[in-house]
Amino acid sequence: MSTATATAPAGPVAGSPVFSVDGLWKVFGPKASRVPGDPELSALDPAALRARTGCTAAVRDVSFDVRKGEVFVVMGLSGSGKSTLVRCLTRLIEPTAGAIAIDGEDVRAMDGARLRALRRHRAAMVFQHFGLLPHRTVLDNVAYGLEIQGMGRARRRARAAEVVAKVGLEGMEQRRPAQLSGGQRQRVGLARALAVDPEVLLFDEPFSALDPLIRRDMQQEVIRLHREEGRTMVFITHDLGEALRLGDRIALMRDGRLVQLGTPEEIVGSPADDYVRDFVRDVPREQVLTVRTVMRPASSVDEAGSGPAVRPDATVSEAIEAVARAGVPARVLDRGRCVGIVDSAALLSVVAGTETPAGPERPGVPEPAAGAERPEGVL
Ligand SMILES: Nc1ncnc2c1ncn2[C@@H]1O[C@H](COP(=O)(O)OP(=O)(O)OP(=O)(O)O)[C@@H](O)[C@H]1O
Repeated sequence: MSTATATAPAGPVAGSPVFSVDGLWKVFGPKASRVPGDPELSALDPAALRARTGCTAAVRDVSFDVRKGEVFVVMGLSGSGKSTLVRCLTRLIEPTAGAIAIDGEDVRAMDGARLRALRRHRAAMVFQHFGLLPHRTVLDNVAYGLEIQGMGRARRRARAAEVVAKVGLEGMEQRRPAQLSGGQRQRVGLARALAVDPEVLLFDEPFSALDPLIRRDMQQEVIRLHREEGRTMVFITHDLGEALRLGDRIALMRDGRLVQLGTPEEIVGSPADDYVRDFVRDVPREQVLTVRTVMRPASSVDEAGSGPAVRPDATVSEAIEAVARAGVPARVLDRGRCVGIVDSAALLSVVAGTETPAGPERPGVPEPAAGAERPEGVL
């Protein structure tokens, strides 16, 4: 589950933004630029806007940050604007209005050379169809981006060999794309993007053409690479399961708008509206929600000092296992301190979908419980 990714980031310090997007619009069609600034036009729903102006607002007034070291998933149904949004980040599609910055630098002000450098070195895109060069070997395909960068042959082949091994294609260096399975081709595409060592990897539904088992395999690969390197990733998918597995945070799009941005737990535990609620209806909640959602303050010093221990970010299903085995409520320990208690009734309420979130805030925001300030040994 993605919570594991969220809690064990390697590499760069999570938190500061890589991309900052503010009030972004992309409108396709005649005189598109008049739409964002016109309150009347920008308020129209997609069908009405199309009828009135012939324009499609693929991205509508979207703002968010992609933080360093996170897997940021853009999810939504077909046509919701995911690809357009992510292509706007490096201006593969020109935005109509709004601001985009990478590490504080204004992307919309970049000239051609700066933009090419952005796409080659800083934010590499991995597409669904990788566009591998059919007459080149695996090694030379992977080295391609380095070649464009002007790196010498020996160095780029050495670097490519390293990355080929990293994605599990050792021994296949001399094959051509036609001699590989679909999953192996995806790995070559991934290796090619990784070879240039970009700050951010942008994935546009890279696994949607793969059969489910290979797709799982590739998702594991992405999680592994992310854990090992802590590289920032923006990942488009229309598959909720994939979003929940991979995402530290998920941006859910509908008709060009960002309807909710949150951790998998926030999206599943506190859907922003009926649309999101519907979207997540069939998710096994106990595998996504953590014990923070349902813990309560310890009722006594005794209770805070006994029972099995679980982490605040343990899933409800992990806690169910611990509570079932011990036969008593579990203590939620955060760095050795008891921050709450979860009992079987609370855990089962998550499975039943009837839980009341802990604390006055929404779930996912830990509320210190009774005994929170006491070190474990002092309880
Ligand atoms: N070049 C274009 N000209 C006109 N409309 C476009 C263009 N590109 C995309 N659109 C429209 O913009 C909207 C968003 O498209 P986009 O491809 O970003 O959606 P998506 O969520 O990535 O969909 P999918 O999952 O099917 O790839 C759609 O209504 C699409 O028809």
